[in-house]
Amino acid sequence: MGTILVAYGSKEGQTEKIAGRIAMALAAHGYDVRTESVTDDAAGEAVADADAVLVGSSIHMGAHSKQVYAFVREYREDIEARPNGFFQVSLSSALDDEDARAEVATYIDEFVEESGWHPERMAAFGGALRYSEYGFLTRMVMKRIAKGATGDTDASRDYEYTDWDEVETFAADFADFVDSTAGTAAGGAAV
Ligand SMILES: Cc1cc2nc3c(=O)[nH]c(=O)nc-3n(C[C@H](O)[C@H](O)[C@H](O)COP(=O)(O)O)c2cc1C
Repeated sequence: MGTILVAYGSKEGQTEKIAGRIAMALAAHGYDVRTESVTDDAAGEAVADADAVLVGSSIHMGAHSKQVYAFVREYREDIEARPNGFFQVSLSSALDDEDARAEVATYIDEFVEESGWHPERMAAFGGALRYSEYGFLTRMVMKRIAKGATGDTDASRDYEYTDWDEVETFAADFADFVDSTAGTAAGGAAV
């Protein structure tokens, strides 16, 4: 059926975990899937061989991964020539209030504006608080942020906010989208 590349930028591992779950769902739809960190040269090399591309990035300090920006800038034309999509992972997406929703929308708008890439499919997922991965200072900062956000300030454990059903649904929709472009220009065949 074709190959889909899932390229991700992840600092503490949640975006990588989500990329893995998306890959499993796409594989269940019959696709060959390559999952690569954007920091690995293999991600760039895999774009040309892929029939479709998904890119994922987590948010830190109000911004997407610099490595994801670098990847998208370098391979934008190749990504745009294929069915493509983007997913974003943040704490804000785990919160059910208007300010957080506005923040999530702002992150996406900034990404589109700064990268110049208008992904054909997009999703925003709740991430995780991985206190076990943080150094002393980051743990302090995140405890303070968590106090006003999820309330999960017990740093002796980690917290995961990802809605895995949402992730599965996004992957299934993306697979359907790629199916629907097969044999069209967007799907890579000549017109
Ligand atoms: C230092 C730090 C800064 C963060 N800043 C933000 C932020 O500005 N907005 C937000 O919604 N989430 C923020 N988060 C939450 C992350 O997006 C969340 O932990 C996510 O799961 C990280 O994904 P990763 O494990 O793939 O790097 C921050 C997390 C850390 C550790």
